Amino acid sequence: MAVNHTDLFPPSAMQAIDAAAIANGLCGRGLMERAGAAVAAAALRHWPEMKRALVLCGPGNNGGDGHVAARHLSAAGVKVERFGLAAKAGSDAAWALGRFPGAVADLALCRPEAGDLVIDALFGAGLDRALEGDVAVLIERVNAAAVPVLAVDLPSGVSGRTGRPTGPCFTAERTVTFAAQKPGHVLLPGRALCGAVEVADIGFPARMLTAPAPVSINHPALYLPHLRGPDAAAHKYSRGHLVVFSGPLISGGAARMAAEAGLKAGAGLVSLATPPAAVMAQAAHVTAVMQRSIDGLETLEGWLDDRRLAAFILGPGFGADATSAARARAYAAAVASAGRRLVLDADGLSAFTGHGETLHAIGAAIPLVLTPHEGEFRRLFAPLAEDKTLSKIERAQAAAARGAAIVVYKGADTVIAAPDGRAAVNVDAPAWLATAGSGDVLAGLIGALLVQGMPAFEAACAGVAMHAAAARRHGPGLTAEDLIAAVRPLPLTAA
Ligand SMILES: NC(=O)C1=CN([C@@H]2O[C@H](COP(=O)(O)OP(=O)(O)OC[C@H]3O[C@@H](n4cnc5c(N)ncnc54)[C@H](OP(=O)(O)O)[C@@H]3O)[C@@H](O)[C@H]2O)[C@@H](O)CC1
Ligand SMILES: Nc1ncnc2c1ncn2[C@@H]1O[C@H](COP(=O)(O)OP(=O)(O)O)[C@@H](O)[C@H]1O
Ligand SMILES: [K+]
Repeated sequence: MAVNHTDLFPPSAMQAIDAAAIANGLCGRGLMERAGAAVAAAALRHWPEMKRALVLCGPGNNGGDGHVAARHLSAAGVKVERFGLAAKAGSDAAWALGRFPGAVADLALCRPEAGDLVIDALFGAGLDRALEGDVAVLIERVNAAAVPVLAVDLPSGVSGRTGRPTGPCFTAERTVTFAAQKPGHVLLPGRALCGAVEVADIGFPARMLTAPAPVSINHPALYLPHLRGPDAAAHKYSRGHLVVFSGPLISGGAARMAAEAGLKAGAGLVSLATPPAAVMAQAAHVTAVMQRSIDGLETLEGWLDDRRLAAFILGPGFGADATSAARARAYAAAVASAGRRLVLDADGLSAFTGHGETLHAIGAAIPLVLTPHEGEFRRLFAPLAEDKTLSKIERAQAAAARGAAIVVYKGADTVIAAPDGRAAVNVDAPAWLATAGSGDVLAGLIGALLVQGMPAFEAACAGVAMHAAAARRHGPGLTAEDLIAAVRPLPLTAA
C-alpha cells in the first residue's frame, strides 16, 4: 500500500493504473471504499463541528466515493444530506449507493447554509468538458454561500490534466485525492482552487504507482544526487568561473544581481563582461565580482580561449533594441562555438524572437537553459503559448524540444522541462518572490550550479528550489538584494 508523493499522474495515467490494478486482482469497490473513508475522515478531522454534511454525488466513481463518505459520516453521527445525479446501473457507484440506501435529492434542491460542509463528489479528475445546467447553477450557489467545500479528488469543473477550469467550478478549502497528485493539483489556477491537498493511500501497491512520464513535483531527489560539494583540495577555479554579460550604463544592475547571486550559490569566481562605457559604473558597485571590458565579438572570442570560463549568463539588462539583440545572438553563438554552457534570460531570450532555428542550433551544440516568464514565453514560442488545449507542463515540454534546451517557464507554478520529456513543477515559491530583479537572481543561481558541473536540467531544478527557499527564508517585504543575501548553498543530503 503506497502513496507517490512526488510524481504527477495525468488522469489518463491514473485511469490506466486503476484498470491495471483491477485486472491484477485488486477490487475496484475496495478502492472506492477506502477513498470514501479517507474523505469522511478528512471531513471529521478538519470540520469536527459541522452542523450538516451536504454530499453532492455525481454519476461516476467520484460520486461513488461520495456515497461511501456519506455512509461513514452518518455512522459517525453527522447529519448527512445527499444530492446528486443517478448512478449508472451496475456501476461501482450504484453499488456504493446500495450500501447506503436513502434519499438522494435533486441537485436543484440543495441550499447550503452557514455551518454546513459541502462535499463535492460530482466529477473527478477526468472531466473534459464544461459543466452546465443544474450542476453549474449549484456551483455558483455554493461558491456564493461561502460555505467550506471539501473536494473529492479534484474540485468538479477543474481539469486534472491542465489545472484550468473547463467552465464553472468549485473553489475548495481542501481536496482529498488518491494515491498521487495530478497536474491539475499543482498547476495554477487548479492549485488555488483545490485549497490544501491531502493524498490518501487507497491500497495501490507501490510497484503500480510508477508514473509513465517523468513528470514530478520539483523535489530534492531530482537534483541532490548530482550536486558535488567542494572537496578539501578545491580552489576557486575548480569550483567554476561564471561570466555574466552586463548591459549598458543604464541597466547594469540586473547583470550585477545575477553575478552576486552566482557567487552566493557557490561559483568560485564570477566576472561581469561589460561594455567599455559601463565599466566605471560597475566598478563603483562590485567588490568580489570581477570585471572584464568586452567591446565586441572579437574581444569575446579572444577571452573564450580561457578554458576556465565554464558558463555564461546572457540577457539581464542586456538591451532590447535591434543592435543589442543582434549582439546578443552573436555572443550566444560565440559561447556555443566555444562549447560553454549558457543561460539565456530576459533580453537574451527576446533577441531570439523569430530566430528559432538559430536558438535550436545553439541548444543542440551546448547545454542551454532558457528562463522565460509568461511574456517572454509568448514572444519566443507564440503558437505554443496560444494553444489553450495544452497544460503549462505540455507547453514547457514542447518549448524545450523546440529550443533543444532546458526551459524554466517561470511563474508561481514554475515548470522546468527538458527536450527528452522530463518536467518538474515547483510548488513552494512564495508570492513575494514576484519583485523586480528576482528573475536575474534566478539566472545567477542556475549559472552557478552549471559551472559547478551539474547537468542542465538538474541545475535548473536546483536553482528554482534554492530561489524559492531563499524567498521563504527572508519572508515578505523581499527585494532582489535581500533575496541574494538569503541564498544558501544546497545541503549535500536530502532534508
Ligand atoms: N484510481 C483512482 O484514483 C480511483 C479513483 N476513484 C474515483 O473515481 C473517480 C473517477 O471516476 P470516473 O472515471 O467514473 O469519473 P467521474 O468524474 O466520477 O464521472 C464521469 C461520469 O460522468 C458522466 N458525465 C456527465 N456529465 C459529464 C461532464 N460534464 N463531464 C464529464 N463527465 C460527465 C460521464 O459519462 P459520459 O457522459 O462521458 O458517458 C462519466 O460517466 C476519481 O475522481 C475518484 O474520485 C476511486 O473511486 C477509486 C480509485
Ligand atoms: N506569484 C508568484 N509566486 C511565486 N513566485 C513568483 C510569482 N510571480 C513570479 N514569481 C517568480 O519570481 C521570478 C520573477 O522573474 P522575472 O519575471 O524574470 O522578474 P524580473 O525580470 O524582474 O527579474 C520568477 O522566478 C518567478 O517564477
Ligand atoms: K470532485
